[in-house]
Amino acid sequence: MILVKLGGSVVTDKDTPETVDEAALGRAAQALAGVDDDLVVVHGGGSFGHHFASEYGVSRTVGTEDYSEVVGIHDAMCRLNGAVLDALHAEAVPAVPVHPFSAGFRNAVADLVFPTGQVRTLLREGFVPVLHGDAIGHEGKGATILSGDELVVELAERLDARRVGLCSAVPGVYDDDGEVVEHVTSFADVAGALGESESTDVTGGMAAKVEELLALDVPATIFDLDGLDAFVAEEEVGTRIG
Ligand SMILES: Nc1ncnc2c1ncn2[C@@H]1O[C@H](COP(=O)(O)OP(=O)(O)OP(=O)(O)O)[C@@H](O)[C@H]1O
Ligand SMILES: C=C(C)CCOP(=O)(O)O
Repeated sequence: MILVKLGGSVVTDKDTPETVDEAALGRAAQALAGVDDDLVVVHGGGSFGHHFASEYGVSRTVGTEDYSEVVGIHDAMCRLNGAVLDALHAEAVPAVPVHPFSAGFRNAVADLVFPTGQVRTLLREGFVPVLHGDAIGHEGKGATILSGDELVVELAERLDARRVGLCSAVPGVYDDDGEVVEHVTSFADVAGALGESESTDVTGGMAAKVEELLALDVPATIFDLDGLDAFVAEEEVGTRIG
């Protein structure tokens, strides 16, 4: 199984609320139509989820008990999910939605509990499940944000992904001189250069991404939209993490 995350910074205009970058999303869908294996797609929040989460002051650790805020974040993510599904359908990819808010939760020690039988079954039945960052019920905190990157780590491990790719707005992880690093094996290697996202992002940008991916057993690759075809063709591209 191949797991690909489409960064919110790729498929949306992250600086204009609720704006899909149709051209970029179309290109991504076209590239994904070339995957010759089981495929799971996860997408990030971009100018949909992050816009609302930031307005309400909700993050992965700060929750909200206000139902209208939870629904506001979740609905925005469902709207973006609909756009991603439409783009994949236009390329004849049998994409179906899986909304994490209705599938999992965080327990009292903030661990993610996310049953994967639903995704596994959809894969076996020949579908391409499309998940996304979301609001998620959190014991003792109302609801917090689940990032697409956390989902990638969880699904890659539990579903035994063969390859994991993160398509982001940058061609890979930059070092202090702005050069793309080929291979990151420890957080310390690049900690100095790692920062948050330049746009509204409540889940920590590149630093959080690298930290989470390093915990994965299977190596993950970070690349940009220009690199997605190469990743699908199983060529070396961007930065390998782990
Ligand atoms: N050393 C670095 N190398 C590469 N990008 C970096 C670095 N430090 C900070 N960044 C920022 O991290 C951003 C990527 O993280 P971001 O969370 O925005 O990506 P995404 O996953 O595509 O979006 P989303 O979280 O909406 O899904 C880059 O656009 C860049 O601005
Ligand atoms: C902000 C929300 C709702 C999702 C965040 O997911 P990410 O963009 O993958 O970090």
